[in-house]
Amino acid sequence: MEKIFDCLIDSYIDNQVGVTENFLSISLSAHLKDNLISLFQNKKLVNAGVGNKIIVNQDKLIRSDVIYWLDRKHNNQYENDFFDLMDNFVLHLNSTCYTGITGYEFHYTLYETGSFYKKHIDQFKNNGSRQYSMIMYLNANWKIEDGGELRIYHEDTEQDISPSNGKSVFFKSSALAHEVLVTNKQRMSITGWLKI
Ligand SMILES: O=C(O)CCC(=O)C(=O)O
Ligand SMILES: [Fe+2]
Repeated sequence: MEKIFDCLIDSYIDNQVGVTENFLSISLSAHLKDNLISLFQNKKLVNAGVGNKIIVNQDKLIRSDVIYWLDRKHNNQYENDFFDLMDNFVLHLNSTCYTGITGYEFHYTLYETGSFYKKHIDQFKNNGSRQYSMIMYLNANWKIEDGGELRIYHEDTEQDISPSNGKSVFFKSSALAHEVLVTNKQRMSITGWLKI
């Protein structure tokens, strides 16, 4: 596990965006995806807003995904396995990089066909607690023609990342603008932030 954590952190240090395959095991990813699909079928996912609770602007022209917050209180085995993994990652990150992360928040995200999230920065203007953004993808057999890439805007280049199964992406929430390109297929993930 530490090897995968180091791979993510090293690629973050080299390129401002950490990317690693197999952050989630095939079985954990499959269980989380099944859980997400059943929550979606039971109409538990809600429109994602833009901004935080003080400035909520549910603007479907900016983003059209639906979300559901993970919580240990759900007593769901796989959500808890995911939180155990994140606890280990945060311990490793804090001890190797002195990041001082004290908390996190994660939600399931589902983009239906035709959905997107326009260019934005994750850290709120009125609250700087989000330090690092992290996304884990739950899409087996994702193909180029399925679209839905995460596009990251570097100073002079754009980086497109396909949302393929088990992959994790990690970057500083205040630093990099990014967007989710229109997806041609249902696109599932867990998105979250490490906080101070
Ligand atoms: O799903 C992704 O690739 C990125 C999602 C995102 O940018 C966000 O939820 O803030
Ligand atoms: Fe984002």
